[in-house]
Amino acid sequence: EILQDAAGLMATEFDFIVVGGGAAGAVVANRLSENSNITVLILEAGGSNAGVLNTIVPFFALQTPGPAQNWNYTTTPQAGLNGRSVGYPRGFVLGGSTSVNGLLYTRGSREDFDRFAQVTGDAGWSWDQLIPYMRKNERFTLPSDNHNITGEFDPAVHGFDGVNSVTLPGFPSPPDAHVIQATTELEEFKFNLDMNSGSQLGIGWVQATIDNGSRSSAGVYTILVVPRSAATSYLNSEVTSRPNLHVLLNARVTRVLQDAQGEFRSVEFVQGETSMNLTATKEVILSAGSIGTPSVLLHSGIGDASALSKLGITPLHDLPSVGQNFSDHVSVSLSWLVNSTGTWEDAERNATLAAEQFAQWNSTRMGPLTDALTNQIGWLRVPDDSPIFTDSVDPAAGPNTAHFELLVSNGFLGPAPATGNYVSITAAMVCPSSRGSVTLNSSDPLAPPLIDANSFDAELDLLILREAVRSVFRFAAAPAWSDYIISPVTLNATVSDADLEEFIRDNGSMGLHGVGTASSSPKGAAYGVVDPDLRVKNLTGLRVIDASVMPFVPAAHTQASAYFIGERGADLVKEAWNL
Ligand SMILES: Cc1cc2nc3c(=O)[nH]c(=O)nc-3n(C[C@H](O)[C@H](O)[C@H](O)COP(=O)(O)OP(=O)(O)OC[C@H]3O[C@@H](n4cnc5c(N)ncnc54)[C@H](O)[C@@H]3O)c2cc1C
Repeated sequence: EILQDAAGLMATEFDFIVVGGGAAGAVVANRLSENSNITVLILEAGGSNAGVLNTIVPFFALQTPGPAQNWNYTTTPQAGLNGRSVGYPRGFVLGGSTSVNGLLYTRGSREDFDRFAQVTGDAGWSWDQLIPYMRKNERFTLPSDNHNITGEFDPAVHGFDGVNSVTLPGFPSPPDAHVIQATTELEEFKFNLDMNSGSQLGIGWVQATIDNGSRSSAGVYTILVVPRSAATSYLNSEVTSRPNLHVLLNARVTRVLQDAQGEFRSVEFVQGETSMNLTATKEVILSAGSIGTPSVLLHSGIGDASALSKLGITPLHDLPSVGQNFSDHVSVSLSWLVNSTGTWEDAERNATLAAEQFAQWNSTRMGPLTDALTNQIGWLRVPDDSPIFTDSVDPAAGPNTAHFELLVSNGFLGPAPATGNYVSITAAMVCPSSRGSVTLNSSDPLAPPLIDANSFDAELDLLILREAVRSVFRFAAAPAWSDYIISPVTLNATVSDADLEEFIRDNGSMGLHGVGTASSSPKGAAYGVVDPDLRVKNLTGLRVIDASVMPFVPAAHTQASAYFIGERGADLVKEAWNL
């Protein structure tokens, strides 16, 4: 059942309490409650995603999530971004950030996961051993326009009977042909049939969590017209009608509480003005995400003991890595004036056309609103002999893993100029060496934490993004674009390195793929927050299962990895309790 009010809960004890109903939390609750003898409660701070249009129409993902579904964080002033504080949205809604994200579904490279396995000493996190979980997560479907997708993906590497729908773009956009043509012209930008095969390098068609033209999230299933495939999601009505699964919305966990035995099996949460406690007889599982999870741990007295004492929080378990090791990507976008119509600007400037596009989506799930911000993306490397690497080791997970990403968009990103049609190419640095933190500046558990991405603390990150923009210039100069691109709007390719670096510092924004704040490390290590089986180090009763456990951010948008962590995490719990 899904409850709005704690008064409806028929019990005060559950086998498992899952804090947060986002990507990983929804998976864990679904898988654990497959066993009808096990009771599971999700406490989710936000409300339901059911019927919330902005969380359903893929194209609306281009806008910042609405305030009602967003934790609305901003970072601390970032020295590397010329002192700017930048937005850090997180989903405050069932499905978590999967209900508000950009829908792109990218697994990362084989080497990303093999590094995860290597640095934690647990082969279970390697690419090969995660493949069954990738398949359990994925239900590859046809795009909404039913076009022939041969040559746009490799069916051999996908799951077709998992839970989340993953598909290819469902509406052709004017840049498509130019991007694909450019991959045949320039050696640097080779076509990759399927970037989710483990070999990610190259440019290819994007895959996204869309089902018949609507968002496929970890939350409840919200398709409003009859879907063509089996409608599934981790918290669809079939799952939430299990008598042993309870989902309480608007329930914000403030602390995990220690019992007389020193175990952490109870949670304190607030709903409206009321504070309540509930107990898990087996485990509390924190799935509150890379910002929420360290916040709850720190308020519970689990973290750096001296920092907690200074704030007036009684330290109960000294674990200095909590909230540290925060890693994220950084991106900038460039735009060009193009010789085309059919770009986003047409509908932005014409309310009648926008209404027609919405009506088309609403009645048929077809048309331009069925896709989000890009139809093609690329994963690329700065050449190994580049002078930027003279004093550094390669920060990527391996030689077949990207340093940066390119995304091609069919319009101006942000408010468009009054006239003209545009194409944008976003460059993102995806192998950060900088490490930031999520810390507290108040003992009030309802106060927002301090999110310090520490962007460009390592200069190499800035240099990689600079080289990524240089690569964007080369891509935009491919013959394939010559009859399409008219002139640069943002920057000219002749810009000096110094001016380009300044542009990046002035305009860079966060990738919103933050990880690492409850990082896993080998069992017995003096650093890290969780063991490779995701139990909080040297504690009983408490586990973390979400994106925060990743020691490195993969060269990927992170929802896929959060789902895999949820799937494997659920199996680790089942194993531990013989379920
Ligand atoms: C705007 C945006 C765009 C993005 N675009 C993409 C993209 O295109 N592709 C991609 O792969 N990834 C994208 N991401 C990232 C991706 O969505 C996340 O990496 C992924 O959802 C993380 O999963 P998670 O389970 O760790 O956390 P989340 O999915 O964020 O779930 C955490 C849940 O915990 C809840 N919670 C937090 N604190 C508490 C508390 N104290 N009590 C109770 N509940 C709590 C939250 O409300 C939320 O529901 C984007 C993220 C954002 C915000």
